[in-house]
Amino acid sequence: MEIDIAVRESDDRRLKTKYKNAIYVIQRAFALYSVDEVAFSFNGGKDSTVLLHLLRAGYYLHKAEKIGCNGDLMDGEIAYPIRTIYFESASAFPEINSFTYETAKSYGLQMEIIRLDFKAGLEALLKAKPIRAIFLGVRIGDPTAVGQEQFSPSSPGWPPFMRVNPILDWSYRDVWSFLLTCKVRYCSLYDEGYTSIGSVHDTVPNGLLCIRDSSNPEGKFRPAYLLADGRLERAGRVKKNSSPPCGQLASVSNGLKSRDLSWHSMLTASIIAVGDEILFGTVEDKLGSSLCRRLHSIGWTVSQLAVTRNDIDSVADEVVKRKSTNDMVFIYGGIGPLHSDVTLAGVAKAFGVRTAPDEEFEEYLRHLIGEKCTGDRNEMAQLPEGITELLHHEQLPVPLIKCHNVIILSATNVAELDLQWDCLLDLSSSNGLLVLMEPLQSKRLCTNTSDVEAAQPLSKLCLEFPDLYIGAYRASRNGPLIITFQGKDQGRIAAATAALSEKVHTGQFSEVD
Ligand SMILES: Cc1cc2nc3c(=O)[nH]c(=O)nc-3n(C[C@H](O)[C@H](O)[C@H](O)COP(=O)(O)O)c2cc1C
Ligand SMILES: Nc1ncnc2c1ncn2[C@@H]1O[C@H](COP(=O)(O)OP(=O)(O)OP(=O)(O)O)[C@@H](O)[C@H]1O
Ligand SMILES: [Mg+2]
Repeated sequence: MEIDIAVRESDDRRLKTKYKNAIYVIQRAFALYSVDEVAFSFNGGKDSTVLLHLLRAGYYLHKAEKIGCNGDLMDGEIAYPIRTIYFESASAFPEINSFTYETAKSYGLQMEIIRLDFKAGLEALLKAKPIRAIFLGVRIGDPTAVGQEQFSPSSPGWPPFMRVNPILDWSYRDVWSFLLTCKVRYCSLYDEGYTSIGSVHDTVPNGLLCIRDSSNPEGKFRPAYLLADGRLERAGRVKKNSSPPCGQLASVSNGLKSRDLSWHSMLTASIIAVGDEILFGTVEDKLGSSLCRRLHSIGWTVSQLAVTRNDIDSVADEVVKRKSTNDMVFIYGGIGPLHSDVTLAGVAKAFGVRTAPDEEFEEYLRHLIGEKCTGDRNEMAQLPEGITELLHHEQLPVPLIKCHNVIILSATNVAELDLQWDCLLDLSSSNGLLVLMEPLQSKRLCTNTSDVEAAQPLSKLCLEFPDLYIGAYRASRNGPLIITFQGKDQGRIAAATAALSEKVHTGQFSEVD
């Protein structure tokens, strides 16, 4: 079966685990209900496309097991009989509608088109058919997932049936890993920057995927699978006239600050070092400055470099402060099995979730440290539940951990950080984890001009070049003044340095490497 083979042959262990668990839920449903009693609610969206293929694989494996042929059946030997329901609406995107119909045709789905609202449609359906369970592509994070489990009876007031949610615990990136690994077709709108699709009245492409440059003055969109932060999947769910998709994002419902997130704007990161010893002054933090340089080299701005104690509440407070005002937060220190290693618990607390054993991570650790675990479960494998993504790279013995927009680095020195950073960049080229911006250009001038003489011209220069960062510092109180210029455009930096030497006639300026 092509889906099962594609996942089995992939080296994405997280995907394999998610797939295995989803297939388990599907097989449980097939054990509980007969084929006539189940239906699949399909609407051409990415989540329901994932579910379609999982159901095909699940049904195939269920059948093959029953027949006892160890999965050696040809795909065509098993007809897929699951009833498929589509609530067709006049306000659906035509691309979604045609994709739904074409998919039904390609896979021989028995489609039932319902042109009523969900509740009335389900009432009519259940009256006419013996349906007891309906498969849905609902995922945690969807507004409708609140309070749901993999098997959840329909809500009070709704006709009685079991909602079966095999991909409830899948993340945005799991969905794309599956669709891309299995090389299955998905609706073309996802290649045009749509990341979650409602109706034509409330859905626009996701502004975070907008590219606007001289060759695309109107703005063009990158594909949905390149969205780095799955939390922002629904950022395109806005009223069409209230928010231009490419440029200012008027509001992002999940609490990110309102601000310009266009392609040209800066992406900001915050860095948190966890370590009592740094605060005692006995250990020097070298990772922070190294990470700042690396972020600058990919055009990101670092808004803060904080040091916090090895204490769950201190870590949680710092993460809470930083996660909503930065595109990405990097945290290191306090990772491991020791009493002071509380960083993951702090991150979990910041997101209001508990930590729970992560089977996949545990397996990596077992490869690395054998069975030397503490307690009956390896405490290092306790990760924030439901929000953890493991970032695998062949050069890393253990994957890095990402919780929404917080990346947890396990590096303890600069060499380890270099390796982890290179792996992050490598992963970013395929999955858009970190958006690589044009590197920031910088120039430093050294001058013997006094502070008093330089102060006013520099203030004026800042007003004339608001697109540049212009700063100044001294290495010693009586030594030369160093003036720093930083920005995206080398030409603007050259213009600013020329303007400065015109304003300060008395001083000599020389460039510092
Ligand atoms: C097959 C199916 C079953 C549903 N069952 C329920 C339910 O039991 N309770 C409920 O409140 N909504 C139910 N809904 C409605 C959804 O929760 C949700 O309102 C709908 O998917 C609209 O989402 P949207 O507003 O993002 O388009 C169901 C929808 C479908 C398609
Ligand atoms: N019009 C519909 N007809 C049939 N099923 C639907 C319809 N709308 C929603 N559903 C069901 O609800 C699930 C969740 O819908 P949701 O819009 O969150 O996901 P999606 O459409 O699959 O993907 P996306 O998040 O990209 O829009 C779908 O996967 C599908 O099972
Ligand atoms: Mg949808």
